[in-house]
Amino acid sequence: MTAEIIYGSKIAEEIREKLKADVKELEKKNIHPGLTVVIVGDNPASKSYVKFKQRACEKAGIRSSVIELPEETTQGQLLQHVNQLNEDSSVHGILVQLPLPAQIDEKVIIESIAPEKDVDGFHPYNIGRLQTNQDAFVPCTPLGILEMIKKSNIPIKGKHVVVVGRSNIVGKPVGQLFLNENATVTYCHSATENLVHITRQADILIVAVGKAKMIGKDAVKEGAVVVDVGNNYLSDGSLAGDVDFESVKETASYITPVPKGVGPMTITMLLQNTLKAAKQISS
Ligand SMILES: Nc1nc2c(c(=O)[nH]1)N[C@@H](CN(C=O)c1ccc(C(=O)N[C@@H](CCC(=O)O)C(=O)O)cc1)CN2
Repeated sequence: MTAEIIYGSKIAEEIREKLKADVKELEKKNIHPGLTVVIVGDNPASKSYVKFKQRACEKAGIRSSVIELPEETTQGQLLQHVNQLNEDSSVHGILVQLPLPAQIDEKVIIESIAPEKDVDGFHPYNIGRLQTNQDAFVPCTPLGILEMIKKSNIPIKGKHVVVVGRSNIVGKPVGQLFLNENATVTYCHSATENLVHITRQADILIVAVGKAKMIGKDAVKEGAVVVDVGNNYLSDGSLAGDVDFESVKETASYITPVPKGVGPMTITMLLQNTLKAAKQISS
């Protein structure tokens, strides 16, 4: 079997066209969606992700601004910036790019963002609402993955979804999201025994661990759907996913590539969440 490749980049393009039209409609009602991204420090990958976000906003007609703060910024200083953005009625979405430098407690910062402007969906208020299956801002990568699966007409209900990784921004919420879609969900992580035994039971395997090519052909059931969330920069400057694409594509029925898979969907869901925030705040 050779897998069909799910290009998130293509699906993202279609959704972005629709979002662009939605922005025009909102503008007619005098609503001007606006996103502010805060980045602390000089992490090169973070800087390029922020650029992608700015560019995507610009193309969709969404106002965006970036607050760049030095590596040595204190938690108190960052909190002051977030508080100002919470108060600013022209800002509908606030995003603090992660990771943050060690002196800043990520959880404190996330909790300081007004839940109605939390377009990343990381605030405990939004996480709790996702967990109780209520309307919420859903984290962008998990939302993008669900969208890719739905747009590819892959059934979810009753299927066994195995998530490898338990981060707050991808692993945990993506499992919850698929549970809300009536999948049977198993989480695997660094302490999981017999990992391959479990991943081989997956109908849909979602890998978000940040280890290049960690999942090989032996870890995947024939005909499984494989979603690769990894963005690992190798020493030669190339980019690799968490899945060994070349070998796994011979076993899977569907597979997402890296690049052009999940990444572009993450950015697209950020635009979608920003429009949602603008509509809700302005209504
Ligand atoms: N506040 C947040 N911080 C982080 C998030 C997040 O959702 N919110 N997610 C990741 C990084 N991320 C977005 O911020 C992100 C990662 C990768 C991509 C992407 O489009 N990747 C491309 C390849 C990139 C390249 O060629 O260099 C792809 O996969 O095609 C977008 C967004 C951590 N931090």
